[in-house]
Amino acid sequence: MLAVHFGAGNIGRGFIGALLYQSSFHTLFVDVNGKVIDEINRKQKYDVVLADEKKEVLTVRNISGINSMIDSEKVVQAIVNADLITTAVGPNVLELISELVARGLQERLHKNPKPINVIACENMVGGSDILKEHVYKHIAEKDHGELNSLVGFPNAAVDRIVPNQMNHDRLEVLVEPYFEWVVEKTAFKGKIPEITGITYVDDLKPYIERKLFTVNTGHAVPAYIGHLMGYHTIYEAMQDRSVLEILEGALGESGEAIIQTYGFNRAVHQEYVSKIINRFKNPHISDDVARVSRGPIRKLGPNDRLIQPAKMYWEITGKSPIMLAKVIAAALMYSHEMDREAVELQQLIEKQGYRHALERISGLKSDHALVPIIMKEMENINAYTRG
Ligand SMILES: NC(=O)C1=CN([C@@H]2O[C@H](COP(=O)(O)OP(=O)(O)OC[C@H]3O[C@@H](n4cnc5c(N)ncnc54)[C@H](O)[C@@H]3O)[C@@H](O)[C@H]2O)C=CC1
Ligand SMILES: O=P(O)(O)OC[C@H]1O[C@](O)(CO)[C@@H](O)[C@@H]1O
Repeated sequence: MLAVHFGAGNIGRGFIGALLYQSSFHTLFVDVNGKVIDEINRKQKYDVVLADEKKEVLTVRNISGINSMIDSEKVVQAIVNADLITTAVGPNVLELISELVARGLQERLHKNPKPINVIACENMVGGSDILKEHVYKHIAEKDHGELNSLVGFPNAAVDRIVPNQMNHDRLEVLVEPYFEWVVEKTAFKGKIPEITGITYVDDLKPYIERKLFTVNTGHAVPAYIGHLMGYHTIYEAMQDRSVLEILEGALGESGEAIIQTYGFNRAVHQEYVSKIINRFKNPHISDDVARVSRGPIRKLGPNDRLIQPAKMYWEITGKSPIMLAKVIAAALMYSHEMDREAVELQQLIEKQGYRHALERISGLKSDHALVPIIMKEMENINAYTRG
């Protein structure tokens, strides 16, 4: 069984690649990072280390790599012969890989017209649907019908904290022991692959929203509030009582929205939240505040982890999501010279001010009730700045 996986980064190697190996796939990593690809082809294996006291190691084998910057034709041929396609490249990169995926799928229609599935493993709602939209833009219209009958794009939710790596070995990955990979069953074409660790569900929406609006909303708290307070790692920020108060408050608000929208059991949800808060406190992981804060424009987007649960909470309860508003305010203040979106965000704020920048990025109309609530927290948030 051949899996073509786009993105040999932290999640690609530390999560998806590991489970594919355990499920007897050969994983062909496609990446633009030539050094990582060369190393994959040289060593043909890498270690995944669990971040706990025992530091258990899984050696992932049965791998190879293609640098898509120089060998795109090889990627096309790999897609022709593949049994599965997966991605973990980042939401904004899906559009960039779509042309190559389309070339491969189009060629496959002629040479190997068998069903195949493409699973985008990104932190977003409807990631595979979005990749599909981009892919179809590059496919001749006459082939849309056939492609649609043979190629499935099941959406997925992936959850495992994999921090930036600081290992001597370029391929080794330190990952948290916990993981969850939930995939939409109904969108598959042909046989559903047997992959260790995947949970197949009929309707992914409750799972992806529960995950994004709990794990990722929660993680954004020690990230953005922590950055404001001068902390460099999530672990450091999690030791601060005021960070924890905002975290618990924000997850209380997003939790209420999720419970009331999807009917999750309140006690079970509270357990889910407690487990996540403990994952953020893992002393065996050193996770940069800058990694978790990366891409603030994406994270302040209309459907992402901050604005969407705040809107849901407001609409469902009629109450102000004060804690989420604090995190949104801190995200708007996030500046980091190495983060392209953070630079763009601060330039926009300099030109148009916080209120206009918020409206533009979040899609909130100027008369939306959340706008003044967030603006008020912009004033209050300075109290959290240390020193
Ligand atoms: N790191 C984590 O804890 C988690 C990350 N995710 C999601 O997984 C996705 C990947 O995140 P990470 O692995 O952390 O990022 P990463 O930056 O470690 O990996 C992304 C990889 O994609 C590659 N890439 C960039 N452009 C490409 C292109 N045009 N073609 C092929 N490869 C390309 C990069 O070179 C890099 O190796 C993101 O959507 C993220 O939100 C989801 C759950 C956990
Ligand atoms: O990967 P993103 O969407 O940039 O956001 C970082 C977040 O995603 C994760 O990498 C994994 O869920 C978390 O560690 C963090 O909440």
